[in-house]
Amino acid sequence: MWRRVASSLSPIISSSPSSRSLSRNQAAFGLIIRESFATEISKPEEGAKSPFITFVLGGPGSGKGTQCEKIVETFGLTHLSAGDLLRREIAMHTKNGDMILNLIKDGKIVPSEVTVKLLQKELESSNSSKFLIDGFPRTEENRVAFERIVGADPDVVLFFDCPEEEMVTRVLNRNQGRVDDNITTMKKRLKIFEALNRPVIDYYKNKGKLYTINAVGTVDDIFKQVLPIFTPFQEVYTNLCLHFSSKCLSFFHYSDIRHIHLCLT
Ligand SMILES: Nc1ncnc2c1ncn2[C@@H]1O[C@H](COP(=O)(O)OP(=O)(O)O)[C@@H](O)[C@H]1O
Ligand SMILES: O=c1ccn([C@@H]2O[C@H](COP(=O)(O)OP(=O)(O)O)[C@@H](O)[C@H]2O)c(=O)[nH]1
Ligand SMILES: [Mg+2]
Repeated sequence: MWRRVASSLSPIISSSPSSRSLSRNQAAFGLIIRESFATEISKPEEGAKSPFITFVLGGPGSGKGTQCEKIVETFGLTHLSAGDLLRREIAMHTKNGDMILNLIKDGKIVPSEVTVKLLQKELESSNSSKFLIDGFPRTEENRVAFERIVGADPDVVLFFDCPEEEMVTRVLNRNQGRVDDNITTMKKRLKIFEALNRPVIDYYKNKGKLYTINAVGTVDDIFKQVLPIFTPFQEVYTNLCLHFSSKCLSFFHYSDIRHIHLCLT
């Protein structure tokens, strides 16, 4: 289990710039270490993994899965689609398979415990340290259950903002043989999205972790909005690689970027 501080720091590229003063630790490496390094950060337990987590939110058909593929190609994050994990349970006829199928057909949300346990298993069995969790959390209850069971918070939350008519058109043309890609289920899903997922989006907006992306346009145009969100994390990591000896570098983990809270000068 990970021990992530609940009030974790805002991302490096936070939309609301920190008012904290920059620290004395002016780095010879062209890096600045913020005051918070010394004062606010709890170290993860020794040996505990502390992954870099991105939640990917948006209505059905807003393009979450499509953009996740591009993020994976460019930044190498590990993609975990909550919907795919649930569909795998159906395909494998597990004990929850029938229940999940009925809920998905009806556009309803699978009990948090089931989805979170599936995600937890993937996260903990992976060698990766950076994840895209696609289509989760769908509800406030999902969000709280993830925090409680997995013990981790997202670093970044993407929200693909798309008009309903566009989402309907895309879903009805998706052609993946999904039981929920029909107009009846889609109407229910849109209602559930507004009622249950909006509060989650608002929660992360208030936390300063939300990046809203206009999801209308070509796949490449939309990805152009996504790129600058992840680039700073990659740049900082590359700089660490360039400037620290290999001995020191073994100390760093991709997610240490958040803990160290560096930014480029
Ligand atoms: N920018 C876009 N413009 C048009 N169609 C798109 C775009 N992005 C994705 N699609 C298509 O819309 C459908 C839904 O996309 P998908 O990535 O599965 O969305 P989500 O995971 O949010 O439900 C897919 O058939 C996909 O190919
Ligand atoms: O955390 C989740 C993710 C998905 N689902 C169920 O799985 C369906 C399909 O989800 P997916 O993310 O695959 O759909 P998308 O938004 O990509 O169309 C949803 O409508 C829900 O019924 C769920 O219950 N909890
Ligand atoms: Mg999807």
